[in-house]
Amino acid sequence: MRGQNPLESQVVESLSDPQNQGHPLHETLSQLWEAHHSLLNRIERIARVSDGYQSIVRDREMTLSARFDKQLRQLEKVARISDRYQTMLRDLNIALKEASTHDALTGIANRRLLTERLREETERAKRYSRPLCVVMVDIDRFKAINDDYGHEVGDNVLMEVVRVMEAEIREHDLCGRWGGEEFLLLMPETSTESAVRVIERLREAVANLRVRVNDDSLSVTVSLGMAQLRADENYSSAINRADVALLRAKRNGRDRYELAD
Ligand SMILES: Nc1nc2c(ncn2[C@@H]2O[C@H](COP(=O)(O)OP(=O)(O)OP(=O)(O)O)[C@@H](O)[C@H]2O)c(=O)[nH]1
Repeated sequence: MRGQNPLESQVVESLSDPQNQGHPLHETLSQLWEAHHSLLNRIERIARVSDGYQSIVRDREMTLSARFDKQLRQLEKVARISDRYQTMLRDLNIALKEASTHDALTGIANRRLLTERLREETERAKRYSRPLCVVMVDIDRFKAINDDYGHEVGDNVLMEVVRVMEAEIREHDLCGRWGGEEFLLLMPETSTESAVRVIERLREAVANLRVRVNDDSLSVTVSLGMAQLRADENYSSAINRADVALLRAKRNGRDRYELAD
């Protein structure tokens, strides 16, 4: 309810004063007062409507900005999910590639990757007339290790032998699992003399290895057969010659290397 200003109070007082009841202007003033009142009421109504409208607009604006914020948050969430999904896919791809090119037990290159590298290195060796040596490595009497100590110990021996071989080869050589307890060493840009030095060192390192089995330890040896790629042969032929040399190393007493013809 609005309060009255001094002029309004004075008009109300004059109109209610009994002395003014018969005054000729009483009726006119009374009508003017009512007109003034109704005008004030109308203005107040308009103000109320305008206030209400403004608050509706304000509410709507707030709702719009709230809606905008919500959609922004949803978009951010979708972007985060998409990022995570892409990272997952990338990791999965890397894992798949790793699984398809590496041996699950030892983590070194598998036969597939070895074959790929063999193809590339053979081509390079021929194109630039560079020497390339391939070496077949086989753990001696490995069946007996499995039979005597169990498959798990056998697996352990495989991993330990790989660790030693990896430590002995040079950075640009590649050691991979050809199958079972047989490994292939690829030595690009390596003459027979240099390769012999590496494989002799490697043989010795494996022979010095001790694999712990409970309170005991066991030792293993490897036999090796090496071939240098000839200008007129493909890699399969070089590998066959390395294999024949390996068989000779086995026949000649194991724990040794033999060179292919
Ligand atoms: N623990 C284990 N054994 C394996 C694995 N792959 C192959 N082998 C075993 O390796 C043994 C290979 O034995 P053979 O080929 O007879 O040769 P060897 O006993 O090593 O004898 P030589 O090669 O003549 O010195 C077999 O008993 C296979 O079962 C493997 O991943 N883990």
